Amino acid sequence: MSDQIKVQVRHLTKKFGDLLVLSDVSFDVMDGDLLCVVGPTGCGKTTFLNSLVNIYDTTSGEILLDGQKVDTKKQNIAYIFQGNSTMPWLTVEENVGFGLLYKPLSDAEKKERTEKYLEIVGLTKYRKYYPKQLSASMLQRVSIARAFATEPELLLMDEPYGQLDIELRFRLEDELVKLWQMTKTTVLFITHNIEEAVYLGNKIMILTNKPTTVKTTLINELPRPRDIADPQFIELRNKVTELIKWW
Ligand SMILES: Nc1ncnc2c1ncn2[C@@H]1O[C@H](COP(=O)(O)OP(=O)(O)OP(=O)(O)O)[C@@H](O)[C@H]1O
Repeated sequence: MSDQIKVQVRHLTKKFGDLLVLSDVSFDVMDGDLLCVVGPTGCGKTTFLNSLVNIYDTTSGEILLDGQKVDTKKQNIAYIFQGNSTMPWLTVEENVGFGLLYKPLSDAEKKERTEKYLEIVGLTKYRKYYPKQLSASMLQRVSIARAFATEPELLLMDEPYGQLDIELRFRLEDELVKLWQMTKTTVLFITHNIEEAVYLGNKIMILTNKPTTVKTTLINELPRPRDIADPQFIELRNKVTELIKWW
């Protein structure tokens, strides 16, 4: 983490017709943060990410990446969401290398990068497999390797492990922490799962119910690897749970 601001969200408001979803939301994401975002169901977490990458127009306000208006053609932003986003007609290694196809890298560099991330996520020996031959967790690993292989300035993750069983989720969470520590990528991770937010984040941002604003952001300095049974872990988890309650 550094003291440089990576993402600036300023007075962001998003309406769908008469429905006010995001209401004058402002916050900063610092370079190298692994910021977990939690909030009540339907408060606009996905809407926020979609606004960030210009899938949605904002009603008012702005989002800046490195001080510039977000331009996904110029800035390297990776987005991983729930479910399978692999390309079924490509092998595992072709999927992992896909984001590098049009990067100004030599073939040798592309190959080396692909190898590196295949190895980190433990898929080297499945490199020639096609997505239909893989389990759900392996598919998510392909997506993660593909995203990290592009060495993005910003990685957006929207409930990426929501459909996985608990053991696989734990393994992928550890992998994400490893990759984040290694690459120092700024990660914005959206989750419903409070335990996951406390396990992963160096910061946890809690959103209110609609119309949504930022309730608070907690700094999470629990040592890693984190232990979900540790009393301090449980204390922080309970604190986030209390803060998230809107009833
Ligand atoms: N394209 C759209 N058109 C109209 N309304 C939308 C659209 N996308 C989202 N909404 C509404 O905006 C609100 C926020 O939705 P969003 O999916 O961003 O919330 P979320 O916090 O990600 O939800 P969840 O907790 O279920 O993942 C919801 O009330 C949803 O119905």
